[in-house]
Amino acid sequence: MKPYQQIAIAECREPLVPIPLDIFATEHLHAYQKLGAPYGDKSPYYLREQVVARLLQAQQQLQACCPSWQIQVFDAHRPIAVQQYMVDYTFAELVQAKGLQLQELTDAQKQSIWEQVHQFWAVPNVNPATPPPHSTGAAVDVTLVDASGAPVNMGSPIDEISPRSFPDFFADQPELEAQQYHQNRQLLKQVMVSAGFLQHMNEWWHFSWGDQLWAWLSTGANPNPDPHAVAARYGRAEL
Ligand SMILES: C[C@@H](N)C(=O)N[C@H](C)C(=O)O
Ligand SMILES: [Zn+2]
Repeated sequence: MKPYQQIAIAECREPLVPIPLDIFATEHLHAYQKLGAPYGDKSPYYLREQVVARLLQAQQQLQACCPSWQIQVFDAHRPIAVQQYMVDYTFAELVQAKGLQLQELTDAQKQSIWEQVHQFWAVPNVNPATPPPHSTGAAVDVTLVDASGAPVNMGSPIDEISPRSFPDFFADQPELEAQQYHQNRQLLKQVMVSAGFLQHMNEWWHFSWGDQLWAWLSTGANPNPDPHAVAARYGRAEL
């Protein structure tokens, strides 16, 4: 169990609402739908009402300094079945990248690969007290596109299982390119934080407002938190 999962949830019953996709950028085809994730007839582009309002504020803040730039929404609400599919997909992808065979893995190899997966992906837990962040409609994966619609280079792709995904990975690297990636990540973080979002410790692209991780981070990310110090507003929500 992650420390943030000890935080209490005081569900406020705010609805999931569609993200206005005429205002934000998206990829042509949603990344996980492209991989065959089981969305059924549901859209990934839903978030809680106040979370959408805050995303709009973040984009206004962005456009105050960079006119016509947009926030690109990579992923938002994620059903548990999709979380399960992506966790299994990522495990299999890592096995393949290491040149291993799924059927021949030792227990130690399995454990090490699962640890890498769960450094980035939440467990697809069905317990209502410990929902995966994206199943609450409070978490969103985002990047930026410039005025021409081109993706802003953050130095590594979303979802890469690597230290390059850590938000400050490029901070201390002197090369000009690395400094540019860091500045781009800082701009994304700054506009999101200005609207109240908090960033995942390991992922430059993951932000949330109102879930357990957000509540835990906002009280100082204590390894043994008081579960009632600040409650999360949002538990698991289904479309
Ligand atoms: C890996 C990334 N797409 C992601 O969403 N990670 C968070 C922590 C999650 O799985 O909830
Ligand atoms: Zn995420």
